[in-house]
Amino acid sequence: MAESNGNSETQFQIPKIKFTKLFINGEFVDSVSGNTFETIDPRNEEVIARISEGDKEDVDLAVKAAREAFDDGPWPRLSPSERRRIMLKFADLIVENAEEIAALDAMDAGKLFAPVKNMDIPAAAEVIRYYAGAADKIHGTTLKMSCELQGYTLLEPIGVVGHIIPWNFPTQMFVMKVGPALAAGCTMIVKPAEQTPLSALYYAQLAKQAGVPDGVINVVTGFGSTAGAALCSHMDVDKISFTGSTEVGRLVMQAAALSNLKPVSLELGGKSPFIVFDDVDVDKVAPLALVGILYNKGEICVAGSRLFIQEGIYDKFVKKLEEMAKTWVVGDPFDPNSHQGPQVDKKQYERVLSYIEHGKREGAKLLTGGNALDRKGYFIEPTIFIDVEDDMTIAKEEIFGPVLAVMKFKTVEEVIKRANCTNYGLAAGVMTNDLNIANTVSRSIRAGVIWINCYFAFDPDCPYGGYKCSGFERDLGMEGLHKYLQVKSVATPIYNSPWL
Ligand SMILES: NC(=O)C1=CN([C@@H]2O[C@H](COP(=O)(O)OP(=O)(O)OC[C@H]3O[C@@H](n4cnc5c(N)ncnc54)[C@H](OP(=O)(O)O)[C@@H]3O)[C@@H](O)[C@H]2O)C=CC1
Ligand SMILES: CCCCCC/C=C/C(=O)O
Repeated sequence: MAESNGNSETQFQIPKIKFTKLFINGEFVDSVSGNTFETIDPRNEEVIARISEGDKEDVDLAVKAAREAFDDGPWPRLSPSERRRIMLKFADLIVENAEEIAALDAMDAGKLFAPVKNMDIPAAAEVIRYYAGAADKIHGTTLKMSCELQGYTLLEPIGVVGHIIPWNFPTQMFVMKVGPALAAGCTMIVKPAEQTPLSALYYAQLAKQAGVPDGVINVVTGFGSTAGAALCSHMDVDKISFTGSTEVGRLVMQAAALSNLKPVSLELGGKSPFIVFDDVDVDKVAPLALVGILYNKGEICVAGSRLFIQEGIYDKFVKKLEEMAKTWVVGDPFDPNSHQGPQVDKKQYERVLSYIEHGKREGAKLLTGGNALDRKGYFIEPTIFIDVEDDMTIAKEEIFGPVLAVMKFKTVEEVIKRANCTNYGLAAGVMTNDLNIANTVSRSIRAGVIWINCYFAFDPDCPYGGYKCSGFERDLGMEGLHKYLQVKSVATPIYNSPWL
């Protein structure tokens, strides 16, 4: 591993933080309690800003605004083409402000500034455009009734949606949840993670500038156990769309069940297998495997955190991983030379380091890394454990950090069994030139997303989400839109029709 100490401030002027209050009914407002909380820069552990701390009373106000905007406001009643026009304007504004938003996510979440500015934010605008394009293509079906009835379905917006989002992709999470809900004609309350409130507030005002009416998008910053919980148990919220830990996903479902039985969608954790067969070109696939775990410092639910390598290329592959990890640069996310910034906060940093200690204690062999960087901020070395056993903690639990568990396998049947031996089922990578193996493995793995000879192949049209304890329902694609719609069946008698 190499360390960057580039002076980022000379390369980019950090913007002033403009928005720190709750966004309710089209206005930035203080929380009812007047309380605030600190958002911390993981590069240096310093306070970036104090943010209004919303709790139950603020959630009540935000839900009231969203309820009125849904029941009586213009958004659900606008022509779909008008909704599309406003959403396209919103997407343009996102791109125009990419540099400032990227800086907010880099400061708040420790994400790499340049790729966020040049790729993630334009891609986020594309997600909004994708759903803008869907707004006027939402329609039900004509039914083939079995007697003299005419029947059809209508797809209606589900109503007021609560989006609870995590800190690892503040921008992508915002657009993946808000984009389809807007296209469907819903109104909403977004509860960003306490670690990363800045860009969500920025997006809310851009949406207003684009013409999204007041009350349609509300943002309540604050804590999960108060603001998030209040949203989940609110009687006037019609749907919760949640991304985060499996543990909190359970609480979300419980709260929904105990209140108004609102439907929930859950996108939760993972322990995804990245499977490499003997026939691949090691020089091509090893970089992909490394990025599969180190991208976004391992803070991604679909990280390829269990690397299964077939025995014939195991030694060569491991050697290549080691060489590459040595040139991987950890440092300031504003430094263009950095490949990896700091973990999001102290809690995650300590959590990842404690998993590394588990790995060492349980006898996995440390190939690279294994330590924090000796500097301020939450920086951790890219850490690769080899000869890992399936029952070791680092092979079973989601670490959400730059820690890879490498395992050897012999046969197709064996690796399918071992890859499926997890409570999670989010994603998997299958690397082979053998079409039959690719087909067999991709159909056998119990996960919501399979990438063959690629990894992190996200696309607005490609739904993603989990099997098993990784959750249910999907983000992105048309499935990501349909979760904000409900089906109404309409039937009426017909008389003297020439046919049914
Ligand atoms: N699937 C994914 O993409 C993610 C998975 N994770 C996994 O979860 C682990 C822990 O991360 P953590 O930040 O604690 O994740 P959480 O699941 O706690 O946080 C996700 C979101 O849920 C909110 N939340 C927390 N408690 C409640 C509640 N009782 N009711 C409603 N909302 C709530 C959080 O609010 P707040 O942050 O303000 O408390 C945040 O907005 C990670 O190490 C990783 O393994 C984490 C993030 C994303
Ligand atoms: C269109 C790009 C979407 C990227 C989303 C990545 C999120 C992963 C996660 O849930 O951790």
